[in-house]
Amino acid sequence: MVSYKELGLVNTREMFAKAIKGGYAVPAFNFNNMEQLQAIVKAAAEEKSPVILQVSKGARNYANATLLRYMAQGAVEYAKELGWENPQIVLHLDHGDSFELCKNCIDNGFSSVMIDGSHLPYEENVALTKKVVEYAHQFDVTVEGELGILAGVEDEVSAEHHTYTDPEEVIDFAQRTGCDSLAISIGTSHGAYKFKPEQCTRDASGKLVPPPLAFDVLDAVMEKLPGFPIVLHGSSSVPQEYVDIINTHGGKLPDAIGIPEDQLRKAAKSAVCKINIDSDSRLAMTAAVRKVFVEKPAEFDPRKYLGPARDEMEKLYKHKIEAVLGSNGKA
Ligand SMILES: O=C(CO)COP(=O)(O)O
Ligand SMILES: O=C[C@H](O)COP(=O)(O)O
Ligand SMILES: [Zn+2]
Ligand SMILES: [Zn+2]
Repeated sequence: MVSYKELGLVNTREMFAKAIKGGYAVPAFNFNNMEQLQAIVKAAAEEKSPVILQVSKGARNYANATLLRYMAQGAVEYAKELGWENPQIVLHLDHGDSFELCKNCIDNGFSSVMIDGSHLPYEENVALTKKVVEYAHQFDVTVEGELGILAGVEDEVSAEHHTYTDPEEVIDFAQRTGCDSLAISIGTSHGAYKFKPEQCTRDASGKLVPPPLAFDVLDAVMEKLPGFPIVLHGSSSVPQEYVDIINTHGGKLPDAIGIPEDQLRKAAKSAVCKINIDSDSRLAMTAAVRKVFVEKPAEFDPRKYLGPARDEMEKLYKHKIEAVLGSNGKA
């Protein structure tokens, strides 16, 4: 058993309470490798932003769980070296799908876990989430639950099909499970293809404009659970600059489209206090690497393409912190 407290990490409790009061959201950035982690920590340290390092089951399989834990511990030390005296860093399991996986993370230094029972029948979601909460809270680890189904990855039917969170369920779910935060479905989705072009309109310049998020659902949830921390998954904006660089340097991402940043900024000012971003970092990294490969075909030192990729991600994370989340200067 390794407690996150020994690793210098924090849980989300105080972080979210401050974010709701302050009208900003904490960034939850996924990482799978050293360059992503370095870029996240550098951006957070220089912006003095609280940050959630998010690890998926896929990331654990890719990078090795033990190595990831030491990397997160290293991240705290690195943040201090960068002059961040009291780093506010959470190590969080993204989309935990079983009690055993959540327990394994809690036993190995995670300060926060998500148990995603959103695809289960309601009563099973309640029972599974409650079981994880009961275990986690013994160790002061915070738990994110989920109600409602995001289109795409979480939805086996079709990419357009969302099941928005039912505001009538949230009080019962929060009370019976004891979860510390709740991920809801209001129109975001995972990946780089969040809408089909036919679901969008076009602005004067011909740019695709996706339909707005269901702020009425968010408002109804906030009315039922005043001051309760709400989480948004699937919140990449799919910057068109990156898509263009990728597509003009040998890539193929037709009609990639994300959530407009002004929609997320609006959400961040409400009870939404954690915003999950993964795809945008993947796009930044891919754009930078493709550019080096096309412009410098003789280059074969990975540092010469992963270095620019890391710089691009750092720029992206800082932009998110300042212009979307508003979490700069809050840690
Ligand atoms: O929700 C996410 C991770 O849990 C990431 O969402 P994106 O695919 O929009 O970056
Ligand atoms: O929600 C999904 C995250 O973007 C993680 O994705 P992954 O399962 O491919 O690591
Ligand atoms: Zn989910
Ligand atoms: Zn997610």
